Amino acid sequence: MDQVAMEFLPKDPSEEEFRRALCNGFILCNVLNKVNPGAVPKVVKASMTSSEAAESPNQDSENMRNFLAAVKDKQLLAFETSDMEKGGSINKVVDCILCLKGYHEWKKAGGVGVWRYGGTVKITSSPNELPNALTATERAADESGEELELSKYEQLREFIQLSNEASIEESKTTNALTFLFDRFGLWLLQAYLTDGNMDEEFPLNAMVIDAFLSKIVNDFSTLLVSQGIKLGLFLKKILKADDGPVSKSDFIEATSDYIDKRNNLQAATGISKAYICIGNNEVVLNSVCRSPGRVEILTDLIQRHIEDLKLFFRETRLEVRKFHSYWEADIKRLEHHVRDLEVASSSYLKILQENQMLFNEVLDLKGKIRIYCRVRPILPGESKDQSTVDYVGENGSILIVNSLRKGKDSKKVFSFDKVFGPTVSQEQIYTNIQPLIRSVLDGYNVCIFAYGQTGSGKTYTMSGYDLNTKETWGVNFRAICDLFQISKTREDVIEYKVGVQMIEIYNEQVRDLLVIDGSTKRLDIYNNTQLNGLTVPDASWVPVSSTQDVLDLIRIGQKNRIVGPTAFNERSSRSHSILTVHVHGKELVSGTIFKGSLNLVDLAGSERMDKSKVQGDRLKEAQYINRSLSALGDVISALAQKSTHIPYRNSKLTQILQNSLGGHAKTLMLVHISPEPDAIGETLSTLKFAERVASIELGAARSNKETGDILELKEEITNLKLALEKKEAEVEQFKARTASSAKLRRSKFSSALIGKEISVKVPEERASRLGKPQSPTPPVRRYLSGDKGASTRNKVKFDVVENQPMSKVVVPVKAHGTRSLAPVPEITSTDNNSGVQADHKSDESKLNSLMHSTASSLGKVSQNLKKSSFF
Ligand SMILES: Nc1ncnc2c1ncn2[C@@H]1O[C@H](COP(=O)(O)OP(=O)(O)OP(=O)(O)O)[C@@H](O)[C@H]1O
Repeated sequence: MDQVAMEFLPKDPSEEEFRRALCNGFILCNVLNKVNPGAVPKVVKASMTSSEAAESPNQDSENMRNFLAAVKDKQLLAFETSDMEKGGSINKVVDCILCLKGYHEWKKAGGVGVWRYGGTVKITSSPNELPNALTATERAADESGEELELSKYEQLREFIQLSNEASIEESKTTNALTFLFDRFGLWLLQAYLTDGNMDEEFPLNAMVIDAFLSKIVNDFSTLLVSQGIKLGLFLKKILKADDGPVSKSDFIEATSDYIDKRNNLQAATGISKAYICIGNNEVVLNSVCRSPGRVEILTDLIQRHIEDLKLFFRETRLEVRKFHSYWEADIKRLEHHVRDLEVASSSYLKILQENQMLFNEVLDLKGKIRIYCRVRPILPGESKDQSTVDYVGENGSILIVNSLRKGKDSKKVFSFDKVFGPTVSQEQIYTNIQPLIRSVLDGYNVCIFAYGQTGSGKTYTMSGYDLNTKETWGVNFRAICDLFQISKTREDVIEYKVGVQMIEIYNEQVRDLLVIDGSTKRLDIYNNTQLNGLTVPDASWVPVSSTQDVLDLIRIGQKNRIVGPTAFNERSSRSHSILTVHVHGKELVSGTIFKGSLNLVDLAGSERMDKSKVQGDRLKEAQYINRSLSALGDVISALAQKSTHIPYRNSKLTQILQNSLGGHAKTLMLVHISPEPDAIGETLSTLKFAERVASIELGAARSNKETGDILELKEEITNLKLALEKKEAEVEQFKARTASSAKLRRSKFSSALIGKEISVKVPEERASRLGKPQSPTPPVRRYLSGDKGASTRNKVKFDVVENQPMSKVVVPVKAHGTRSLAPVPEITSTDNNSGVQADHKSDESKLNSLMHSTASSLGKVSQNLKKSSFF
């Protein structure tokens, strides 16, 4: 409290002194706030002494104005500012203050019932409400100008002084309490932490400290309220004692006694505060309170306070322990619960995985071709506003919008195993097909083929965009690296060999893509459906043993692939490319052998010739592409309808894919579509084709996993079959060669006879005609049929087919009659025919030895097979 505020009413104030003390409004505002907290929200500190204020009363008139406004607002008796000036009606001021006092007492007493001021019933109010109909007080005495009694002034002065002090004391107490609580908390913590390992017993956390402090605050608030009530009662007693007003000296004594007690309490609080801070009672006692009489009281108070605090601390500690044990039990319950949940969630996960596995097994058992659809993003230069793909669902559905149609027909939903939107990355695509690819290492044949219109992103998915950028690596590269790396991790258990072939079908010719000398040899396809042999055995088979090998191979393959510009794609693939990874694995302990193969097919894009505006070579390529794709469509339709005849042999593509489409392979079709509105026709036909493919059931996929012996035998069979196939082909070639050489020999033989005479046996009835020199040749030709002919010098003797009486005739041979359909007879006597005969003999012996070696190989195999219990 500053000096101005401390300046107060003298002991026996004159009217002038009274006015001067109150005229700045500061005291009045404080008193009103005490009686009715918050009535004057803003009290301006007095800036001058009361004597200065009296000289210039307007200086602090803000407080006075606020006070009068608040008093009027509360409908209490008020006065005018001019009443505070010299010559003003000070009685009104006094009246106002007495009214305030009366109202205060009434309120302190509970505020129930009626409140009287000056003997007149003024108001009836509920306990918490202000009087709402306060009329003017009875002012007879005031108006008569009768002098105020001294005792009345005294009471007023004391009331004002006490109220003011109480307000100051309260704010001091609040500050001290705040400080005390802060320090107390700290002390408690220090004591707690130093006294016997409490950090282990006591779970210190913000919540505990908060709870503890709020309890203390509550207790002290209660104490404070009771102090306030005590003061109120005390004032009431001294100001309005039933046995008449107390004397001035009694009142002052009682008040000073009370203030003493308050001060003691205050000092005790201060001391305990200091005690807590410093821990030295004596020093503080001496410094704070020098009066020896008070020291005992204060020490006593402090002791009691400390005892209380100790008790409180012990109770708190017990309570905390209790809570601690509750919490421990709770935590244990929660731990159990969490463990139960963990178990439940892991078994849920297991069930989900099992479901997924079962679902895949069902698919595998049915031999369903899986269909994944990928939507190409809109490319720079294409309109971003219109995309034919309206919605891509999580569950494998895709909604296509056809702006050329209206109403219901403009939208169509397709459903596949998975649909990847335009933002799906290369890595995500691979992750989704990885399990399928990895099954190659367990001996499965897997085929993944990319299908779609030209420019829809097939090559992007399969080959990737740029081999130097990891994010854009395609399925081919990722798959080989993956297989190769997994095979490395299993090398302690299984010995794997991974090899790669890369071919393309360009204009119905199979070409090797892994050649480095630029050769373009045509390769043959072998139909080896029973085992996982090489379908194109003559194509380069390159073993890979490092990621770098894979990278180099893919680079060579991509370089050799034939590409060209079309209206839809600057670098359109003009061929179907097939990358085949062969995996051969042998379990080191059991000797079991796996043979898996992975066919990664990037089909050439289907295109509408009218739209693609191609000509010349491009047109020819497009025709071949479309023809082979339509052959693929025919195979798919036949498979879907479970036809007995599947037209695999109609194209090289279907021949190569035969094992994957109709065998026991796991097959995945990656359908690609472009979002361009221009391509809506192709998009719809692609998706419809994919739906048809999805309906095919091929039967369960089988793993090529055998124990060593059986697999070796099977391999032998396969090799022999291959050899047999080759030999059959050789026999065919030999036959063709023989036929042409026979023709040649016949012509040689016939030319050798021209101009000579031959003796032939003919039916008698003909002999006469034949004997005629004019028409010998045509009938002779008819009867040249056997191979039992014998020849003499310049004469050839033939047996006649029909069993008739024969006669010999000698006929001359003319040039135009030398054609013969019969096998060539031996002409031993003719010198210039001996070479022909030798050729013939050597061909025959070759054929015989070929047949013999094949038969003996087959015999060996069948013996081996008989030995094996498997057959
Ligand atoms: N997912 C994708 N993200 C970014 N660009 C892509 C994507 N798919 C395709 N493209 C781009 O689209 C263009 C055509 O793609 P791509 O050559 O792979 O099509 P395609 O179906 O193989 O065509 P074609 O059948 O004519 O060979 C290329 O420029 C390619 O980079």
